[in-house]
Amino acid sequence: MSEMRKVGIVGCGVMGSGIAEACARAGLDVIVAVSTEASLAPARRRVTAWLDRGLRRATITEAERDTALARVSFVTDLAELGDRQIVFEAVPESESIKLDVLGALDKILDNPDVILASNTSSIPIIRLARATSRPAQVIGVHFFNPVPALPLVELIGSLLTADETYARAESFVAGPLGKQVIRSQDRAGFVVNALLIPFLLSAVRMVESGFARADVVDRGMVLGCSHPMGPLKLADLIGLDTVASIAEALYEEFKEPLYTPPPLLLRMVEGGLLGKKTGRGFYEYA
Ligand SMILES: CC(=O)CC(=O)SCCNC(=O)CCNC(=O)[C@H](O)C(C)(C)COP(=O)(O)OP(=O)(O)OC[C@H]1O[C@@H](n2cnc3c(N)ncnc32)[C@H](O)[C@@H]1OP(=O)(O)O
Ligand SMILES: NC(=O)C1=CN([C@@H]2O[C@H](COP(=O)(O)OP(=O)(O)OC[C@H]3O[C@@H](n4cnc5c(N)ncnc54)[C@H](OP(=O)(O)O)[C@@H]3O)[C@@H](O)[C@H]2O)C=CC1
Repeated sequence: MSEMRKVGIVGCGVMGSGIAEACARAGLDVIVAVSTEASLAPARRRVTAWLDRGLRRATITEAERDTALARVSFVTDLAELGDRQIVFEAVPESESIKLDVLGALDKILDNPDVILASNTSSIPIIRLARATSRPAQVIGVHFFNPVPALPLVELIGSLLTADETYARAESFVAGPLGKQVIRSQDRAGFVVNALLIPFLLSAVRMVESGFARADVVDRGMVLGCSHPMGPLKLADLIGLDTVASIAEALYEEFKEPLYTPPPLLLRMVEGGLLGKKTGRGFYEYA
């Protein structure tokens, strides 16, 4: 089985851009597919911004930044991913959007061995795999945000994922990308989000009920429990739309009240207050 050097990424928001940066820095050939012409410039800007942060942190030189950026092409036509060996989907946390994208990819990917990797935070992989004619090659490869800073990747195989797909995906993320891997069974939220999301929702409920302000909750967890950031700042970093969608997927699976998205969270999403990516959530961002 040949080494996977041709990477495709669909979606270039918070996560797609981070995955693109990681792959480009690893010396891989990357094509990023976005949905419209208007998305091209922001997509390139996000990948560049990750590389520039690396430059500021001196984890990369200027020349390495330029070489890495030159390895990434941005396209609007999914068909340009036809020759890829591994394709990551990083489109929004919506089952219907992901099913459309995976179904379309299934039709255009030439290579019978191609791996279709979903970065979903919560949707059971088997439901995504069934949108394709190759469920044995579909796997959850769940990166964490910010991708350059966090070493973990959760790998989630469905009941139909081939052992070989698991092994190839693991050697890809642990090899060129240098990530550490935990394996999860295929249930909503996997390991990390099944634990993290109820915590974030509890913090939202504290604010919603008027019990404590967002900055008080966050200071409590940073100074009292040594978390790198408080839960409301973290929810803003993830994206409140994504937090709400993960909560809904968890609730759909387990029907536990602790997973229900609080009305305040839903109203903020409906109002476009999605957190850092839109400039306002529980906090404001310049
Ligand atoms: C929702 C899901 O499905 C799964 C998830 O991802 S859940 C979310 C998981 N993520 C977390 O829990 C993050 C918790 N927070 C942290 O680990 C840290 O606060 C942090 C890594 C985000 C930043 O830590 P820090 O370096 O001490 O802070 P700081 O120096 O202020 O970071 C500044 C910036 O560098 C970025 N950054 C941090 N480390 C970086 C690195 N090694 N390379 C590139 N960028 C980096 C940060 O994103 C931040 O971005 P902005 O410039 O846009 O503000
Ligand atoms: N945010 C986080 O902390 C984490 C998120 N995840 C998961 O990663 C996935 C992506 O999340 P995230 O990056 O945060 O979301 P974002 O909202 O930041 O980005 C999603 C991107 O997908 C693009 N998009 C939408 N539809 C399509 C399409 N049909 N084809 C190509 N691109 C499309 C959107 O841009 P445009 O429409 O302009 O093209 C947008 O930029 C989700 O499944 C999420 O749950 C996983 C780990 C952490």
